Amino acid sequence: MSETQPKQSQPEAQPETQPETQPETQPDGAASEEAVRPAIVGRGLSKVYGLSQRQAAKALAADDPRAAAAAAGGYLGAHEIDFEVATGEMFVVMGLSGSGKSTVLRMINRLNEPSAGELLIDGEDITKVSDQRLREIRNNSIGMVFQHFSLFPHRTVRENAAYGLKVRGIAKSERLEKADAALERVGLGGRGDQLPHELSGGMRQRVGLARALSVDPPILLMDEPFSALDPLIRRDMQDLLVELQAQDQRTTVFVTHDLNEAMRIGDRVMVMREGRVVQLAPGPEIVANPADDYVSEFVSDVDRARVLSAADLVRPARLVLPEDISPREALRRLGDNEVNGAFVTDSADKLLGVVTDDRLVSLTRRRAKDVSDALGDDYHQVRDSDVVGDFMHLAGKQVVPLTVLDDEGRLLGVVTRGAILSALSTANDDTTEVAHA
Ligand SMILES: Nc1ncnc2c1ncn2[C@@H]1O[C@H](COP(=O)(O)OP(=O)(O)OP(=O)(O)O)[C@@H](O)[C@H]1O
Repeated sequence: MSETQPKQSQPEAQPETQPETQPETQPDGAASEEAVRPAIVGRGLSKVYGLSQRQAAKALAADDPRAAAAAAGGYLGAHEIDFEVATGEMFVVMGLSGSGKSTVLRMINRLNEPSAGELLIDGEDITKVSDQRLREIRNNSIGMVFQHFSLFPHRTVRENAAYGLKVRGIAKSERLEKADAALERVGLGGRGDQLPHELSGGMRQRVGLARALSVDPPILLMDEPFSALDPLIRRDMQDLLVELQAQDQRTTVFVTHDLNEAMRIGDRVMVMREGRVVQLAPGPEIVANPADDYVSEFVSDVDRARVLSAADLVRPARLVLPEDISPREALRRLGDNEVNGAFVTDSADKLLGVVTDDRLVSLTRRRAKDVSDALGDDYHQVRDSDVVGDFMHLAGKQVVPLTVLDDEGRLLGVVTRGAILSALSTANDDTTEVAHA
């Protein structure tokens, strides 16, 4: 984040009582907007445990499928789940224990046979493929990481990391080479000869991750992989995953019951309750607009200051002027808009600076042709991707709104102190920090 020193003359503060607009989000928050076909599509997916396919179909056709499944001695684990995962997206499935997260995840590679619905991997409905084809898809397209990595205790870290390649029939030298490369990526380079018991819990999880990465599958399924780790190690692992994902952009479905974790790593989050989807949206949108009380309950534990970014709070600047406007005309527009300062941008919306009425007045006296002689840089600026926690201290110290730029330096708008306070209001003690900063 870059910032400049605030001085006296600044564009007039936006009134902080303006109605808050909803945060604008990227279309679906997916990593790749160009993806023509989603990597994974679930349509009308349902799972009834403990019943035959025929009994399950009957229960699902009933008015109350949950009750019907229970009456027949089964259990409705997931009901009519629809979702699409874009190629390269980190898609998180979140919910309380028993909400059906793993049920959905395991239907993606048919470890759980769906009772109804379609599951397309790269356009191919895997609920309809032969066992032989299913094996091929599992081997070539889908990797899986579990909460307990179940490493082989008597095999070295390297052999454990190479295991997925071994079962795929890759020659030994190649698989050990790939395993070493994967271990390097997860920060375990040089530990290949050790045995699992010589590693800490966090390191063992890294071996599990290396095992999945060594195969380099286009799709990775992760079932609460970090849940058994203590908070600091867990955070490290999340950071590692985010870093790897930035490099690989691998289509990943990640199950967690922790919304903070979901926010930290996910492009979008699918919130589940009692086998159904209650909300599917980018994390910040869920925090800003929880779909119901159940989601609100999760959201209340979230550190909003670390989740919401300037882009989520930005509103249009009151007055933006082109650079080639005359000082006289600029003054007229300031008057019309009842402000004493304005942003000046070039034809590509790049922010050049701010002009204020007193500087413009002195320019008109000097008969200057355009406003460029009056430009000042006396404003605080933040990047659209900066999280609120990193800039809220600036908002607390001044009355003018913060200027929000994208990474090309284009002016997106402003974030007011009021917007920050309201975004954090139902959250945590950070609110008090802004108010008193
Ligand atoms: N093999 C099974 N037979 C019967 N019921 C099952 C089976 N597997 C899961 N269930 C039930 O289906 C429901 C959803 O389970 P699932 O494991 O998908 O939930 P989850 O959200 O992943 O929970 P957790 O975080 O505890 O793993 C639970 O009530 C669970 O008891």
